[in-house]
Amino acid sequence: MQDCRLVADTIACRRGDRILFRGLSLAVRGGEIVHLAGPNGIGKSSLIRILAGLLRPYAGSVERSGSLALSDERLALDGHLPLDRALGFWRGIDGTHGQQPDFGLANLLDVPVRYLSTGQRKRAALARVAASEASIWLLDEPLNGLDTHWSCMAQLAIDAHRKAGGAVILASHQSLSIDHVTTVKLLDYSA
Ligand SMILES: Nc1ncnc2c1ncn2[C@@H]1O[C@H](COP(=O)(O)OP(=O)(O)OP(=O)(O)O)[C@@H](O)[C@H]1O
Repeated sequence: MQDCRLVADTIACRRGDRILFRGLSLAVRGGEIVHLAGPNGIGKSSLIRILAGLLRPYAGSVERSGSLALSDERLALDGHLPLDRALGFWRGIDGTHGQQPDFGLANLLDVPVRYLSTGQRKRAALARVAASEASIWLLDEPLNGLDTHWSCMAQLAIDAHRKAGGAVILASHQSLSIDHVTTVKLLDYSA
C-alpha cells in the first residue's frame, strides 16, 4: 500500500451565512481510522467534502499524500448501467484490476444500478471505493442502510484496509465495533 497521510489544520467551515465549526485539526496516517461523530447538521458531511478537496474551508488547510477515494450520499454509479458495467467504468478510470471484497454483489452484476435496494447501493458504493485501491478512504455514513450482517462485513472491510496500511476517515452516527479508531467529536469545535 502506498504511504499515505491526510492532515487538516485548524479548519473552519462556513455554510451559507453560518460558521459550523472552527479550530478543528486532525491527522490520519496509514494504519489509522478516524471516526467523525456529532449530531445532525453539525457539519460532518461538510468536513468530509473539505477533506476531499470538494469544498473550500473558511479557514485552515488540508494536506494530503496518497490517493483518495470518496463515498458519500451521491452514488457515483450510472443508474442506467448494469452494476458490473457501472463499476467497470471506475475500474477503467482507476486502472485497477485486482481482486477486491465483492460485498455480496456477485448475483447483482447484471442488475441496473437504479434497481438496487438502499443497502445494495451502499454495498456497491463501498465496492467502488475498495476497487479503487486508493490508500485513503473518505466515507460519509458508510453503514447507513446496511443490515446487521453487511454492517459487520463493511466494518471488517474497513478494518482490513487499515491493517493493509490504508487510512480511513468516516462520518457515522453508528458506533463502530472495530479497534484502533480515534473519534473526533465535531460538537467540540462547533461555533
Ligand atoms: N450548500 C449549502 N449552503 C448552505 N448551507 C448548507 C449547504 N450545505 C449544507 N448546509 C448546511 O450545513 C449544515 C451541516 O450540514 P452537513 O450535511 O455537513 O451536516 P452533517 O453533520 O453531515 O449532518 P447529518 O448528520 O444530518 O448528515 C446543515 O445545517 C446544512 O443545512
